[in-house]
Amino acid sequence: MGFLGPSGTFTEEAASKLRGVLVAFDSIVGVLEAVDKGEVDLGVVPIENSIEGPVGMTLDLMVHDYDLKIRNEITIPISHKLLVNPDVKVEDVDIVYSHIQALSQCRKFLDKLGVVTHATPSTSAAAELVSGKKNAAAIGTARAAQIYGLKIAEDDVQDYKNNVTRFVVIDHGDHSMTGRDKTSVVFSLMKDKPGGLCEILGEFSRKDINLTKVESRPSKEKLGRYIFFIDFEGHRADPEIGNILNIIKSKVEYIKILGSYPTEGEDLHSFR
Ligand SMILES: O=C(O)C(=O)C[C@]1(C(=O)O)C=C[C@@H](O)C=C1
Repeated sequence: MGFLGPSGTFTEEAASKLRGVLVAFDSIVGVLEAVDKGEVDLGVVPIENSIEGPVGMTLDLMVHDYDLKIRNEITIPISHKLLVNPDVKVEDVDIVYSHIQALSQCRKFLDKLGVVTHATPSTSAAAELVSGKKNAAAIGTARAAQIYGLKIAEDDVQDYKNNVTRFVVIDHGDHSMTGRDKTSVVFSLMKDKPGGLCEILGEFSRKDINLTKVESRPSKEKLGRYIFFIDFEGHRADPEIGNILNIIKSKVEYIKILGSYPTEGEDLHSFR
């Protein structure tokens, strides 16, 4: 199972909830590429965070670059630690390294600290970089502190206490129906008109189907054109959901089903 590494990331913590041998990759694209090529069976990547919102890289790659599916979701609490070398004091730190998502989740804390920040490919890559450096700190996990010989100078440095990140397990196909499932789709509207989005979402409300996420991202074609990501309760193999998806297909310009998978906590270990 591929994950965003090196060892000591939050993604590794999420992936370790599943059975399987873990293989670290330096980037989200590296994980998806390895799944696509069959170098690993599955990949685990972050998709959204409760403070900072979407992990744009994952969403963009799933829409534009790969035809892979979500087969599970895993949500874990995220407690960020300020990590320094054992002989370094927080007052001496003038540069903090971390993943852009982590830096964004700790913005107020970093402002108060009055430091320069530098983005790295992951939180553990930051910890590795800081190891042996004076005047530098990383934001990352307790496990990264252990692995890279750092100490936790400050705990829980995220700006809001209830911080969670949702990860997805990526495969060539999605999960079979369990009875407690979610489906993720992305679509774009035929044209920009009053009530266009409402018409699509109305298909779900008419059948009393709960949406668990609605998000828009730039289409990357031109300013003001968006693609919409929605997650809803139900499996695409359920005939009622299939009907709704068929109706929607006839009304949108583009639609891609990103996968149906068990709602968190259900069937995390049943991969086939
Ligand atoms: O760098 C890491 O430790 C990661 O696993 C990535 C990641 C992310 O991209 O959202 C995962 C969880 C946290 O939200 C911060 C960083």
